[in-house]
Amino acid sequence: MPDILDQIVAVKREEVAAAKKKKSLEAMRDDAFSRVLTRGFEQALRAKVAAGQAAVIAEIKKASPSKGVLREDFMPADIAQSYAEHGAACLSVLTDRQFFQGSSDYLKQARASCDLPVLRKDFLVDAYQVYESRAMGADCILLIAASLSDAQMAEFEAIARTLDMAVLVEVHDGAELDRALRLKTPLVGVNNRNLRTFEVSLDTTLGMLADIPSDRLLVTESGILGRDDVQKMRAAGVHAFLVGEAFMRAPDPGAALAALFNA
Ligand SMILES: O=C(O)c1ccccc1NCC(=O)[C@H](O)[C@H](O)COP(=O)(O)O
Repeated sequence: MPDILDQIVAVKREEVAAAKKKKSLEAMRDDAFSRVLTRGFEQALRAKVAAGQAAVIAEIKKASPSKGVLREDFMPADIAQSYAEHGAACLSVLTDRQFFQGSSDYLKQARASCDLPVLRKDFLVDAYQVYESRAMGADCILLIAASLSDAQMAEFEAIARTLDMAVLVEVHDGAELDRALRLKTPLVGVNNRNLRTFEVSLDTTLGMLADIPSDRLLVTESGILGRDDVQKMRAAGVHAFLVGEAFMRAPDPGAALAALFNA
C-alpha cells in the first residue's frame, strides 16, 4: 500500500493530466503572465522578524489527512481578514480538494479579502501547476523536497522566479536540506510532520537549526500548538512559523493567532 504522500502525488499527476486537456500549458502560462503584481512574501516575513516579532504564515485549511475535518464553519475570506487584523505576516491556503477539502476559490477569496501575500499550499508535481498557482493569484509556491527530484525543484523554482513568485522549499531531514540549499530561494521550511507517517516532533526543526546558513530564513512548520512551543522555538532563534490546526480549531482564528504569538 503506497503511503499518503505517494497517494497524493499519484492523484496530483492525474489531476494535472486532466487539467491540461481543459486548458493547455500555453494558455495557463499566458494567464499566469497576465497577473503582473505579486505581493512580497519574503519581504513580509523579514519585516516582522526585523521588528522583533514572530513572522506567522497563517494557514487556511478545512481538513487534513492526519486530523480529518478541522473546522465546519469555514469561510476563507473572513478567516483571512481576521488573520490580517491580528498580525499575520502571510497566508497559506490549501488548494488540494481530495485530501484537504481545499480549493483554488478559497485562495482567491482569501487573497481578495486582505492585502497579505499568499502561499499556495498544494503538492506540485508538474511545471503546469506553477503557472496555475500564479494564475489563481498565489504569491508563493511550496516545493516539497520529499516528493520532487532536484531537476524538478530547480525547474519549478526558475519558473516561479520568472513570475516574480517566492518559493518556500520544504524539508524534513538533513539529506533533503542539502538538496534544498542548492536552490536560490532563501525560504526554507522545516516540516515537523513526517508526511509519510504523520509523526510530529518539534525536535525536527531544532535538530536541523545548526545546518541552516544564516542567509536563509527558516520557517518551522506544523505541530505548533501552544505558547510553550513558540517560546521554545524563539529561544532557539526560530522566528518564522507556519501554523494551521491551532488556528483552525479556534472560534476566531485571528484571535487564536494573537493569543499564541502576541499575548
Ligand atoms: O496536515 C496533514 O495531515 C498533512 C498530511 C500529509 C501531507 C501534508 C500535511 N499537512 C501539510 C502541512 O504541512 C500543514 O498543513 C502545515 O504545516 C500546518 O500544520 P499544522 O499547524 O500542524 O496544522
